[in-house]
Amino acid sequence: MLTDYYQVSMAYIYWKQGRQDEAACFELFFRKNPFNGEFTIFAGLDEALRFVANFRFTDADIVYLRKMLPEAEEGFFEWARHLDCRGLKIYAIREGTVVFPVEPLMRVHGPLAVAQLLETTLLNLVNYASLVCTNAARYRLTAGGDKKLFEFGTRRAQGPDGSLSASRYAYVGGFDGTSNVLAGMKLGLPVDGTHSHAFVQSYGGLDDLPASTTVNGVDIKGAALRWRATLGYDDDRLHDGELAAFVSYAISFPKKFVALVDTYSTLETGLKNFACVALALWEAGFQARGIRIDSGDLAYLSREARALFDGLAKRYPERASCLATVAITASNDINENVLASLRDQDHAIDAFGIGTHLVTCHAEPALGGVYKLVEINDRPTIKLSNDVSKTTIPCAKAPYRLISKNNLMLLDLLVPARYAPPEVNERVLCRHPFDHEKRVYVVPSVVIALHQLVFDGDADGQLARPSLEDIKRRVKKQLTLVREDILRRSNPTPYKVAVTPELFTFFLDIRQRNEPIVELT
Ligand SMILES: Nc1ncnc2c1ncn2[C@@H]1O[C@H](COP(=O)(O)OP(=O)(O)OP(=O)(O)O)[C@@H](O)[C@H]1O
Ligand SMILES: O=P(O)(O)OC[C@H]1O[C@H](OP(=O)(O)OP(=O)(O)O)[C@H](O)[C@@H]1O
Ligand SMILES: O=C(O)c1cccnc1
Ligand SMILES: [Mg+2]
Repeated sequence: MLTDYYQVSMAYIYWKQGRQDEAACFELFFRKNPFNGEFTIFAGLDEALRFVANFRFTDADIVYLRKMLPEAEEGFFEWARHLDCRGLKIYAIREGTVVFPVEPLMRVHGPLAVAQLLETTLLNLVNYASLVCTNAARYRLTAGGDKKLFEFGTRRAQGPDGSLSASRYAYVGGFDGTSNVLAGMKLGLPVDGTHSHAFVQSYGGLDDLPASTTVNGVDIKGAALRWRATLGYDDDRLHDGELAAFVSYAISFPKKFVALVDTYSTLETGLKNFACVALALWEAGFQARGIRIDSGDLAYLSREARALFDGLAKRYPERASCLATVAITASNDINENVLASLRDQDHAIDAFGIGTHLVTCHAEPALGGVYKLVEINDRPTIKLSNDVSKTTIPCAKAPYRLISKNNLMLLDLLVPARYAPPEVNERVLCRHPFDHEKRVYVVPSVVIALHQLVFDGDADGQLARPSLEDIKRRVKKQLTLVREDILRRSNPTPYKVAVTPELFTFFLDIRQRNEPIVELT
């Protein structure tokens, strides 16, 4: 029922005219890579196939459809009640693959009415998944492989479903974990986090601490205050409420003490209070995990933090070595540009917590994936457009990735699905789908068939279910296969998606046959 009304109207007309079982082929593709980039990661396939495998109208759905279509004959609802995805075959590119405009990510063959009814939901499941996965992959490429990336966006996501999808596909795209507890419970994602400013604000002073702050026989409050004196920190400038908050965290979670240090002043009080509590906790036998900085110049403050911790570790090699391994997390409105800028600066950040820009895909809020009819009863179909690049390419098509002898991805070639695939070491002419001038010969050393049969409604339904970890691994591997100039952030090189000469000629011919010649008077 998560669909557009027009799908149901069309299904009714097809049923009424006895056309519901005509053989249709739809293809799902997009026309432009997001984020001014030249690549996209295909995600959402597993969820899409699970939807197809379970597709049916319940009795309650039928009651509503009856109200919605009072003019429809009863037989339609009888038919709809027993509708499922038998007779459907879906070919698709593997989830987690790097993909490009125009190529069919999914090719759905089956009875016209049901294949049409799937459109909206399939697009809903693939578009945002691929968008946020691509966004996350771009953040990962920009941050570098050695930084930890955490998704912190639940509060900013587009509703509850949006937040779960964001956590899931950010993880697949290259994030290490999420703060989203539901994503941990439902999807098994690693969940982690620090604490908020409210936690620090809620402590007015040391009097707010419990009577005992002892861990492993060490009074953490007392030891932290002793460290304050030892290090010569001026009591007046260090915030006691903040110290109380840090002590409270440390005694409740001595194995994973983290502190948000910017509530009052990172340099004047936050870092110093943290150091005192971390040193006190070390006396009790526990290593503090880290700090989070959530405002100000993140590069500068992280450098200052590292310098302070390293300085203390040097000054007290016996008693302060724990500070040398404290992790520094940065957050606060971080996006791809901030990550890139930070990468070019001197900084000491180990981990990034990223919310709003990641989950809302602020830089490009939608992937324009579409689902188009390309064949009906073996007749190729076309949708014309004034913008020739928006014209759909007719025929059921299979994409092949042609690889050079140096193992480089040369281009993706779309071949009518009923034709033989290109052959290794055989020269093949590849044509730009819309531009007569652009042609290239390719002699591939490897030919990868990008499409696989992933759903067979007459056999086992969904044929394989990769785990999220499998898909995440594929994304990582795929990104090592794509040329750096295609992946780069500024002025990336477009990757070629071509068609065979037969398909090019056929496409031109069908365009001309369907397009009326304008008469000027
Ligand atoms: N060294 C840096 N280089 C580039 N961008 C940075 C650097 N440090 C912080 N930023 C980014 O600059 C922006 C600063 O935003 P803003 O001015 O709202 O924060 P703030 O004033 O420091 O903190 P607050 O949230 O307390 O207002 C954020 O997007 C942050 O990620
Ligand atoms: O900045 P984002 O990338 O969205 O990351 C998540 C943000 O959410 C939290 O604070 P929140 O924004 O709720 O409040 P604050 O910025 O006023 O601290 C956190 O402190 C981060 O700043
Ligand atoms: O755990 C955190 O630090 C966190 C989680 C969500 C949003 N901001 C911060
Ligand atoms: Mg914020």
